[in-house]
Amino acid sequence: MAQYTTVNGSVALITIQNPPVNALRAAVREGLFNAIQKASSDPLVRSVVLSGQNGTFCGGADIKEFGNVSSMSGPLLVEVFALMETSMKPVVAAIEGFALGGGLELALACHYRIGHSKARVGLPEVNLGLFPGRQVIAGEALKLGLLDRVTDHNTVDTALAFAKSVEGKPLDNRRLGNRPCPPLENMDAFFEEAMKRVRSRARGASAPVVCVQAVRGAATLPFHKGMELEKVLLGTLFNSGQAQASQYCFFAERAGARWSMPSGARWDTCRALSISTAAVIGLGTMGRGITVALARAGLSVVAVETQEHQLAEAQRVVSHMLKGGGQVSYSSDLQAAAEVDLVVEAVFEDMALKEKLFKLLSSICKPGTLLATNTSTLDIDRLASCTRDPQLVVGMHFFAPAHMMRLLEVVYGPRSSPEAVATAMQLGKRMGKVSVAVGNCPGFVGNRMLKPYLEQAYFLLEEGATPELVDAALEEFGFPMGVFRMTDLSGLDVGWRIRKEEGLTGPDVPAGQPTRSRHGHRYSPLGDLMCERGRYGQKSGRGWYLYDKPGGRVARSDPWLRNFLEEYRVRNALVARPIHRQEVLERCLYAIINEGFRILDDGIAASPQNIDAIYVFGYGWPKHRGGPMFYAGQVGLARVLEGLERYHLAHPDVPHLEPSSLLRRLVASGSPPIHKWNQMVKGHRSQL
Ligand SMILES: CCCCCCC/C=C/C(=O)SCCNC(=O)CCNC(=O)[C@H](O)C(C)(C)COP(=O)(O)OP(=O)(O)OC[C@H]1O[C@@H](n2cnc3c(N)ncnc32)[C@H](O)[C@@H]1OP(=O)(O)O
Repeated sequence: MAQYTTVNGSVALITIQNPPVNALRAAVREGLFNAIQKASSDPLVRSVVLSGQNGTFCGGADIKEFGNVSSMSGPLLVEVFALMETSMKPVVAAIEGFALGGGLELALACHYRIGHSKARVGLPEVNLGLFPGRQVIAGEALKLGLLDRVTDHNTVDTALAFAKSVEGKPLDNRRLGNRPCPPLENMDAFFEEAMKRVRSRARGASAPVVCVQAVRGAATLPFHKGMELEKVLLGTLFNSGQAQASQYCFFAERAGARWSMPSGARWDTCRALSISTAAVIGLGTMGRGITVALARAGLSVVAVETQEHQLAEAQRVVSHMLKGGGQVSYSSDLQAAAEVDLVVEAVFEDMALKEKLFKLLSSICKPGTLLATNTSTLDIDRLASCTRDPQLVVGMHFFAPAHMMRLLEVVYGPRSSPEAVATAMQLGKRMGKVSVAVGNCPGFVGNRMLKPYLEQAYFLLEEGATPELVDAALEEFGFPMGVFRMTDLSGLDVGWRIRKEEGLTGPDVPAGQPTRSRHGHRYSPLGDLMCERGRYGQKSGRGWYLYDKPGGRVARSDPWLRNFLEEYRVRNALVARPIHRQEVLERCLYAIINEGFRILDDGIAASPQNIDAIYVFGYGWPKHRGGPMFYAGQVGLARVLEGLERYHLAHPDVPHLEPSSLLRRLVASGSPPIHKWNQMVKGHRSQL
């Protein structure tokens, strides 16, 4: 766990050994403690170098231990730090790879720190519901005073030579605990301003706010008092629901990589195809972002757009985004895709258009080309059936802006081969995405769950709510944007087009259909009516809110909308009633959760973790709430079930509010913890 050797006669070299990231689990802490003691008591040793195995200093405390603090053994981290800092022999940290969280604290307990120029250091625990904040690379760390020296050479060798050179030198001013924090002018005003800013950005997350309190304590109190305060504050966070949710997200983010298909094919048994060239077809907003994401991942990309003016504009925008990096060529001819390894289709969400395109691509592209569609809802299998090799067709559903959003839904149809899925998943990894493999159904996972969410939001407007009221409740919950601000941003016409495709609105709706009902179920035409009036959201300068100009970003309440809703209610004999924030949250969130349970039961998602990763990384679900499925567990499955039953009773014509059979089965079996839910799924697949 901590290897001990002596080098150059007088330097003890301690190497942390706990792959893959040298996390500080109990055995490592114990090993470090013993090694420092050994170095201190060996009269031949005059200095110490601390390093990590395999080019990795340390990824911090072992997050897997956090769920089970009471059974934790071995010395505490602070005890290891104290032993190191008070050592009478200089201790030099040799930082390669990364020193994060407790790993950086370990380095800070050393008397000197030498970092490789590519090393990253930081305290990212805020992402785990603990404090503090961001990561920096070695050069910046040097400027900040976190490192004493940066090297491009072998870091351990440099540190060994350095340790030798400081043997016998005084250490008092090298101990960080002895160094005063330089005073700031207007300290109080500074921290009050910082607190105000952090609170407004934290969207209900406690860790960033508590972090400011801890930093204030560190800056204003004597060292030991600051440490005491930090211990108390950390205690308030450590066992909080928010910390549990954030730590769950850490593992959910990585769980998608261990994908499986109902056929039994899985991540560790399938080989990905080799991909070095790609074509992106259709250069609207999505196509441009996808081009950038693929080029940044090192692929040579040909970007194809048949409309010349759109092609020229895309070339300008993509070149600007890539800033000279990346290999991209442009063409208005589909033949340019003939020799590529991968095609990503990103044209309009129109089945007939996509079918035609897939047929063409299938005849143009060389055998073995992977054909991917960026559709957000349409049937992958129907597209596959237009091609020569349906096993080489998958969905790669990116999220706007595609070069920035972390999520990639990789959609497999019944005929997609495991190799095709493995290839898309590996590409996702190359692009730095959180990739999740999901089955084929309308909307896949993310948009299938979005549908009941939007539906509830529209129904709430019909019943008396305003977009402002609904959005405020959701933003207070932690979403970066409420549902109406979000649809204004993405464009109301997107959903309108999909509803037309589904025959819910537009010319295909049979004459005489009631305005607020489809197939015997409640339907709200509000979104359609808005689009018929040209209110597409930000792009048209007006949607659920008013913007100063088309493309404007600042949303204002619109008196027109209030009148429009009032007239709509009168026309449809609806009586507005006061709606409470709690009802907004329960109806919107429980509707999402309920669909999540159905998706799990249908085998469309392989685990609740996968669903949660999709919602956190693609739909703005707040990380400190852990994703919809985790949140359901925190609220209590019985309470979610009771809420759905109550709302379904009040709205029997809304099938999305009818509790899913999996939720009922889970509650009947005593609401097991989330990692056991898969055992209750129809045709249960293993939890990997
Ligand atoms: C009990 C009281 C203690 C109180 C102490 C409080 C003070 C200290 C707190 C902390 O130190 S909290 C931890 C802070 N560290 C982090 O937040 C770093 C988290 N890890 C990462 O950011 C990345 O993993 C990485 C270190 C940058 C490496 O990235 P890379 O892409 O190379 O690999 P990954 O796929 O992310 O990880 C590989 C593998 O390792 C697991 N893992 C990573 N970090 C930890 C960790 N700190 N503890 C336990 N496990 C960790 C990760 O889950 C992957 O595992 P698998 O999914 O492959 O099984």
